[in-house]
Amino acid sequence: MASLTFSGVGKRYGETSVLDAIDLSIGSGEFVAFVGPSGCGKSTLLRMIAGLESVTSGEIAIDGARINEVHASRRGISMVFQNYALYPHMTVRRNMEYGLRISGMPKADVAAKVEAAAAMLQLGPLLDRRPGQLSGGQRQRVAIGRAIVREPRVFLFDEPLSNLDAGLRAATRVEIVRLKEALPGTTMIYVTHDQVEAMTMADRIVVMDGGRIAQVGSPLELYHRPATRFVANFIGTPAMNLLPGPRHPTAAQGAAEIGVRPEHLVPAQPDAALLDGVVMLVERLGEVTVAHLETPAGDVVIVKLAGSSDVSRGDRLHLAAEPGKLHRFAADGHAVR
Ligand SMILES: Nc1ncnc2c1ncn2[C@@H]1O[C@H](COP(=O)(O)OP(=O)(O)OP(=O)(O)O)[C@@H](O)[C@H]1O
Repeated sequence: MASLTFSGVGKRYGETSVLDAIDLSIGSGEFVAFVGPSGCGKSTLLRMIAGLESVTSGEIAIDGARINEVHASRRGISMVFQNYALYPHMTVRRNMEYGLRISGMPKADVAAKVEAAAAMLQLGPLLDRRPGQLSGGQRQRVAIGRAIVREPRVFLFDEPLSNLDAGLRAATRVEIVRLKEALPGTTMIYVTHDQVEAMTMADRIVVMDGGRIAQVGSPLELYHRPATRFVANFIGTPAMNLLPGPRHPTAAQGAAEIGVRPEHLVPAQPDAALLDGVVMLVERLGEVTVAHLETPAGDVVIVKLAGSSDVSRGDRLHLAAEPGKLHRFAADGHAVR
């Protein structure tokens, strides 16, 4: 069990500031995802927790105790990397044992911990293989197993699924959620640029933008009440439609932009519609049909319709936002409530 606190944490490389004034508290046993576009600083923040990067300013604390100067090996943290970082010449068992053996743990204890982790991750039949004889998903499970056996206070994941294909990604996601349930006291921090991963796994999501925290909240808080246009656009797929306020003055009520998610647009009578547009493209995905419209003013709007919808290219649709589902943003990008 370990809580983490960031107080005014900053990171500079020479003249370049990559993280600025990060304030955040993560509770014991929480699963938190850091998400944001490439270069927003999420990996740097994770590496600072691990002790792989120094802290330029501010303080990081575990259970209230400052760790800025504590060596990486003494922080009680395990990290799982995108590229697995397994030793290619060692068997799976050896890879999992390695950290414990060099710490001087008795052989029988090491073997018991490896067996338990292997059982949790269904790695038993693979223990005598080498990493080169495993699929990408299996290698990542070994990397996770190696992290588990150390019984870390805090578990860090740096884009662990990004080298896997879509099917394996989904399966490994489920395993990580299972792992979280099997290790209820362990605090987990998961870095990803994929908001779907963050939404499906995390208790809370930290959305980062340009070295700062844009918003912290549960997946559904971020989805329903994005604090900024950036968060609104980042969370949800396809992304929220954002339209110039002055083109929709009744809905905008003076806001610079309005936003409505594709799933919250519904067919309406012309006089009750928020917008209308001509269908340019139809994607039939089975359970849902996604239509791309162009409005008379040239804005592109995406709408999710029923899978059985018979909409086709060239149709003109009149659409309204479901009650309470319209978002408004000021010129500085902040949500207007
Ligand atoms: N050693 C370094 N020296 C200088 N700049 C660096 C160094 N490491 C990272 N940066 C810069 O810091 C910024 C944040 O990098 P970071 O890797 O944390 O981003 P990220 O959000 O994890 O992105 P990605 O998803 O692409 O990994 C980037 O602009 C990057 O170029």
